[in-house]
Amino acid sequence: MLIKFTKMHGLGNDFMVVDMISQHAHLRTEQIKKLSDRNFGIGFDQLLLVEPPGRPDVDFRYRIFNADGSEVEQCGNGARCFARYVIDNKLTTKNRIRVETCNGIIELEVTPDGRVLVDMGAPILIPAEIPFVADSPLAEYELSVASKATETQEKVIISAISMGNPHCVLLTDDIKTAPVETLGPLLESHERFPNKVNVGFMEIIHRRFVHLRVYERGVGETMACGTGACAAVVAGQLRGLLDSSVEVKLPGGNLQIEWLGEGHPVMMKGPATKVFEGQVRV
Ligand SMILES: N[C@@H](CCC[C@H](N)C(=O)O)C(=O)O
Repeated sequence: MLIKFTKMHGLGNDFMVVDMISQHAHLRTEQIKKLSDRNFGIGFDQLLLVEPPGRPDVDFRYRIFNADGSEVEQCGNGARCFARYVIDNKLTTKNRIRVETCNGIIELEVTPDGRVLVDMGAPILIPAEIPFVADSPLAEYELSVASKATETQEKVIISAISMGNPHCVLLTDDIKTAPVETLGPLLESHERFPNKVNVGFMEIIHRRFVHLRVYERGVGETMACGTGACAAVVAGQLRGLLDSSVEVKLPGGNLQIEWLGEGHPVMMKGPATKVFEGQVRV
């Protein structure tokens, strides 16, 4: 069958967005992998499905699949594109929408400057809920990472946070030379993260400005990761290194993140861009 889609991106983190309200299709893992292929398919980091709400207090249901076909709980850049998509395609007349993901509700608002403000909910710091294997919540944990290739053991200091999806954040002195391609995959599949994890490398420039690169679970390094930016700011604040409002510079551009501390939601503001529309046979 032929399905209509829109290609979008949030700071270069790119998406295939499909309206599953007016169309019906079941995409299998292998089909999603094929569509995500940058040579043989459309090419994207995540597939976003716009579905009718499953409960009365929300406007839509939002489903997210990584390029490897795995379904995931949350996607920050995708959430901003989701808001732009449903408003631009007149699927809602509201400027402020509530969206149900597979493990929570987020609130999205298009601001007068065209950017999208997302209430990402409160970060989860309890290890079992991240999920991460540890006895109690701490700002930092030491992990032992084994490299099979070099037969060495390395100790790294990380923060572990869930923004609906699991994140691990490391500090680096130089973002350009951070070991994203080597340490990223080792940590992504580390045994203490039973559901795998997204791995962020953060260089703190000052208390209100950081650089960040993220090795995403199920994708690899992306141009930007919204939930990764939220997790990095939470990690920096828990370690006493950042203020409540921080600009995060990712390879694809900048996000504004605000967190007022434990129990408060993380607010993320940034752009959402449409690239083109198309149809594909699945
Ligand atoms: N790009 C995203 C995160 C997408 C999901 C992630 N790869 C995971 O597996 O949890 C973002 O902008 O947050």
